[in-house]
Amino acid sequence: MRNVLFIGAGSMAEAIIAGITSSGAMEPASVYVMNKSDRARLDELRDNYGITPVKSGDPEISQAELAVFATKPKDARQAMAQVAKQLDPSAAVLSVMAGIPISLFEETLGRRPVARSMPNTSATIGLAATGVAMNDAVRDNVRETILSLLGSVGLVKEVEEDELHLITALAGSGPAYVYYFAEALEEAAITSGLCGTDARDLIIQVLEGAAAMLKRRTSEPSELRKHVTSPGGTTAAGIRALDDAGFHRAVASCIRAAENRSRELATGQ
Ligand SMILES: NC(=O)C1=CN([C@@H]2O[C@H](COP(=O)(O)OP(=O)(O)OC[C@H]3O[C@@H](n4cnc5c(N)ncnc54)[C@H](OP(=O)(O)O)[C@@H]3O)[C@@H](O)[C@H]2O)C=CC1
Ligand SMILES: O=C(O)[C@@H]1CCC=N1
Repeated sequence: MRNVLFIGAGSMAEAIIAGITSSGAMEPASVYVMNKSDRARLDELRDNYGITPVKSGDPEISQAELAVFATKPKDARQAMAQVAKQLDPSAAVLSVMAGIPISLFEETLGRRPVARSMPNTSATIGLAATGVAMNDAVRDNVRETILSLLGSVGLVKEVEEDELHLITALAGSGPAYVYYFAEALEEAAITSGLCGTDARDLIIQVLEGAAAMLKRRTSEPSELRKHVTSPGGTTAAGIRALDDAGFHRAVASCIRAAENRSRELATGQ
C-alpha cells in the first residue's frame, strides 16, 4: 500500500498512525491525514509522526490507495461526502467507526473494497485487539494488506460483520473497563491508607502479571483464580464481596449495554 489517507485525526487515528509508522508498516510521509477544522491537531501529528496533513481538494486525496475513516459515527456521512468526489474508484476503505455498516460506505462511495474494523487504543503500543469484516469486493491482495496493516498494531480476527457489535463491546471498549477497574482499585487502596504512588505501581504490576499468566494459556482463568484463593483466606473473602455486589451480573450488563449501543449507532441514533 503506497498511500493511506486518514479522515479523522482523533485518538483512534493517532493510535493507528503511531502503530503503523513505528512498526515500519507505512512510511510516515505516505500517510495523509485530514480532519474537520482543528489545524493545530494536524500540525501536532505531523510533528510527532512525520505524517502529511491534507485538506479537502488536495491532490493527495485522489492518490490514496486506502482511505481510513476515523471520525465519530455521527460525522460519518459528512466525512464520506467530504472525499467522495476525489477518492479514486479503486481506492479501498477501512473504517474504524463503531456501528457504521459496510453498506453505508457502498451506498455513499460506490461499490469498492470496504473493510469495517473495530480496533482499540492499545494500537498505540502494538497491542490492539481488533475484529474486522470485509465486503466481497475485497480481493486477496487488499485483504492481505488490510490484515497486515491492522496486524502491525496488534491481534486481528476476521469475523462476520454482525459480530462486530459484540467485538466493539468487548475489545473496542475493553481497555476502558480495565482502566475503570484500575481506578476503582486505586481509589479503594488510597482510601484504606496506601500512598498513591505505591498503589499505582502495585496495581499496574498486578494487571501486567495476571495478563502475562493468562497469556501463557497453561491454565484456565478459573484455575488461575483458584491458585490464588486459599480456603478461608483473603481472596475468598474478596471474591465473596464481589459476588454479593453482583459482579457477574454487572459485567454481563456492561457488555450487553455496549453491544446494544453499537447496534443503535448502526441505525444513526
Ligand atoms: N477511542 C477509542 O477507544 C476507539 C474509537 N473507535 C472509533 O473511532 C472513531 C473515532 O473515535 P475517536 O478517535 O475517539 O474520536 P475523536 O473525537 O478523538 O476524533 C474524531 C476526529 O474526526 C474528525 N472529524 C469530524 N468530522 C469530520 C469530517 N467531516 N471530516 C474529517 N474529519 C472529521 C475530527 O476533527 P476536528 O477535531 O477537526 O473536529 C477529529 O479529528 C469513532 O467512530 C469510534 O467509534 C474505535 C475503537 C476504539
Ligand atoms: O466508545 C465508543 O463508542 C468507541 C467505540 C469503542 C471504543 N470507543
